[in-house]
Amino acid sequence: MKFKTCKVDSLIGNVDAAAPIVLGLLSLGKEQILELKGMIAIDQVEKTLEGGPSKAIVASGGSWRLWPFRRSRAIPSIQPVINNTTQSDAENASEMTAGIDGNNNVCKPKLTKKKVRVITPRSEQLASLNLKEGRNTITFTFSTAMLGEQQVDARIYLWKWNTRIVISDVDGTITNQCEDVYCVVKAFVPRGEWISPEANRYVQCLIRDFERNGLNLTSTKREEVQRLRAHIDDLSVLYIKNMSDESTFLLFSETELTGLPPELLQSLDKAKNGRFKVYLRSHHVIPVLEIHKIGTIRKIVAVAYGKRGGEANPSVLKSLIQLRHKLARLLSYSNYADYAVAPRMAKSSSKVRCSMAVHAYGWSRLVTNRCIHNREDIGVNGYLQMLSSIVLVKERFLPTKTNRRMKQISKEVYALLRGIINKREEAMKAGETANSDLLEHQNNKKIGMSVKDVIEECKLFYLAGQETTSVLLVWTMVLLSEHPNWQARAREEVLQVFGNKKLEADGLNHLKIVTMIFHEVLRLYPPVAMLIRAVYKDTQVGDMYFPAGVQVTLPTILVHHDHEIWGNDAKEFNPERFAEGVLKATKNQVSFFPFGWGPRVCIGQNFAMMEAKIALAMILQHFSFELSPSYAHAPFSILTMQPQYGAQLILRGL
Ligand code: HEM
Repeated sequence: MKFKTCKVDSLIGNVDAAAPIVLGLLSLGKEQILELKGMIAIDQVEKTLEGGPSKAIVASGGSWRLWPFRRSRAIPSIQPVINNTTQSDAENASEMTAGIDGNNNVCKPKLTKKKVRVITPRSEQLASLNLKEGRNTITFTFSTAMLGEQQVDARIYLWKWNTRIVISDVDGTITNQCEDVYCVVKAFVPRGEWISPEANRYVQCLIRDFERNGLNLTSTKREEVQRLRAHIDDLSVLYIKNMSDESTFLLFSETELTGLPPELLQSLDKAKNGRFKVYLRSHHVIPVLEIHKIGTIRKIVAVAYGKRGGEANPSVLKSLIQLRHKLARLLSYSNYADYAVAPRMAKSSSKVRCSMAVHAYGWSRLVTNRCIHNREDIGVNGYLQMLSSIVLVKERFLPTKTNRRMKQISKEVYALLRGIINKREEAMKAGETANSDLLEHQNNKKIGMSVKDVIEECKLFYLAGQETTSVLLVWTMVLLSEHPNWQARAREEVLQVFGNKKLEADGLNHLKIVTMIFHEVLRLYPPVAMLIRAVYKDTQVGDMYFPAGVQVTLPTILVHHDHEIWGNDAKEFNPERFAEGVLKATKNQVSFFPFGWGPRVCIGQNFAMMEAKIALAMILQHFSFELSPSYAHAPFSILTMQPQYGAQLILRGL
C-alpha cells in the first residue's frame, strides 16, 4: 500500500466532509510536512471498522509525528501522554501548555511549535489494518510508565493515489470542526503548489473566508466577532421589519396624480375626503417615480419612501454602522467599506492590468514577461529603471507559460474579431448594411486595408481607447480628493453649467475649470508615460545622430515634471497653470504631450476628453469624494500609469 501523492484537482464543497478529507490528504500524501521520528513507540494498535470492532495488532516500531497545528478538542486527552515522555518531550510539553493557555485557542500552524502527535505507521502496518476505502475508525492503545494503558480513537481515510477529491460547501462558518479545516488548509497552503491554479485560487479564497469569520483570531476576539455578527443580524432584521411594517400613506388629489395609468388610479384606496392613498410600498411608489410627470410629486413620494421605518430606523442604522465598523476593525480592516469590498477587489491594479492584457488584447507582441511582473513603483524616480526592464524583448520568444498563454489568447482574439468581420461581410454582400466602414475598400489594393489590418486596428482602438481614459479619471478623483478646494471649484462649475440636469454636449465646452484640472492631471500622471519610435533610416537631429534600427524613447512623464519647463512647483497639483490654455502654460514649446504629437498623435483625444468630462461632471453632480485611509500612493506604469494598489475612494451622495 503506497500513499505517495494524492492529487486534488478541485476543492469545492461540505463542511462535514472537508475536515476528514483534508486531514486525509495531509496524512496520506504530505509526509514531509509533519515528519518527526523517534518519539514514542506504539505498543499496540487496535482497529475497529465501522459496524463492529475487530482487532489488528500492529508491531511496535511505528513512530509519533507532530501535528503542525493544534486541535483544541484533542488536547486534553493527549497532554498526559506528553507529560510522561523523555526530557525533550517534557520540554515540548511545557512549551505546548504555554501555547494553549497563552494563545487562547489561537490556531497557528507553525511547524516549529509541536502540539499534538500523530502516528505514522509503516506501509506494512497499514496493510495489516485491512483498511477499506474511505473512512475507517480505529482505536489503539499504548501504555506509559505513569499513566498505564491509554486508549485513543482515531480515523484513517483511505484513497487511491489518483482519486480526485472534491470538497464541497466549505463556507468558513465558525464551528469547532471548521477551525480544524481552517488549520489544515492553512498548514497545507505552502505545500499546495502541486494543485491546479484554479484549486489554489479556491483554497486562497477559502482561507480568506475563514479569516473573514475570525478564525485566525484569539477565541475571545472570535467570540466578539460572533456576538457582533449576531447583533448586526438582529438589527438588520429589525430595520427591514420596521420598513415592511410601515403602513403610512400619502394623500393626493386626482389632479396631482394626473398622468398615472387609469388602472393604477382605480386600484388606489380613497380617503374620506376623496383623495387617493399612495401607500409607501413598492407597487405604489415605483409607478409614481417612473411615470409621474410632476417632479415635486415624485420628490414627495421619494423622500417619504426613503424615510420608511419610522423614527426608530435612524437609530437602528446608527447602531448598525457602529457595530459594522467594530466588526471590520476586529477583522483588521480599516473600515466596513473596505471589509465589504475586499473579496471583490483585485489585490493590486497590476493584477487587473495583467489579466486584462492577457484576456483582452493578446499582448504577445507588446508585453514581455518581465514587463508584466515588474511591480516597482516607477513614479518619476523609478522611471529610468522601468525603461531598462521593458526593452528586454527577447524573453517574449521563450516558450514560457505566460508567453504560451498570450499566444493562445492572441489567437482567440484574432478568431473572435475574424468572426465579427465575417458576419459583417456577409451582411454587406446581402445588402443588409451600408458599405461605410473599414471593410469598404478591402478589395481596392491602393487604398484598402487587409482583414489583418482591420483586426489590428480593432485591437489598437480597444487598447488605446479604454484604459487610458479610465486611468485619467482615476487620477483625477485621487487628486481632487487630495485637493478638496479644486473639487469644490469643479463641482461649482458643473452645477453652474448643468444644475442637476442631464448633461448636453454644448455645456461640456463651457467646463473651463474641469478642463484645467484634466490638463494638470494629464501632466502629472500621463496615462501613456512614454512614446517610443523606431528610427528607420540614419538620422541627424541637431548634434545627435540616430542610426537606422534603434528605438528612441521620449519620456513624457519626465518632460511633464521638468522644473526648468514648469517652474519650482512642477511636481505640485496646480491646475491654475492651465488657466490661459495649454499654449500659454507651455510657452509654445512641445512640453505637454499626453496624447503624443505629430502624425501619430492620439486619434481619440477629443473623444477621450469629452468622455472624461461627462463622467467627472456626473460624479461631481451627485457625489463628494475623499480618499479612503487604506489608499497607498504608488504610481506605477505598466503600459498605462496607474495606482499600483488601486484607488480606494469614499463617495458620499449629495
Ligand atoms: C486620456 C485618454 C488618452 C490618452 C492619454 C491617449 C494617449 C495616446 C498617445 C500618447 C498616443 C500616441 C502613441 C504614440 O505616439 O506612439 C495615442 C495614440 C492613439 N490613441 Fe489615444 N489616448 C487616449 C484616449 C484614446 C481614445 C479614447 C481612443 C479611441 C477611441 C484612442 C485611440 C488612439 C489610437 C487609435 C492611437 C494610435 C494613433 C496612430 O497610431 O495613428 N486614444 N493615444
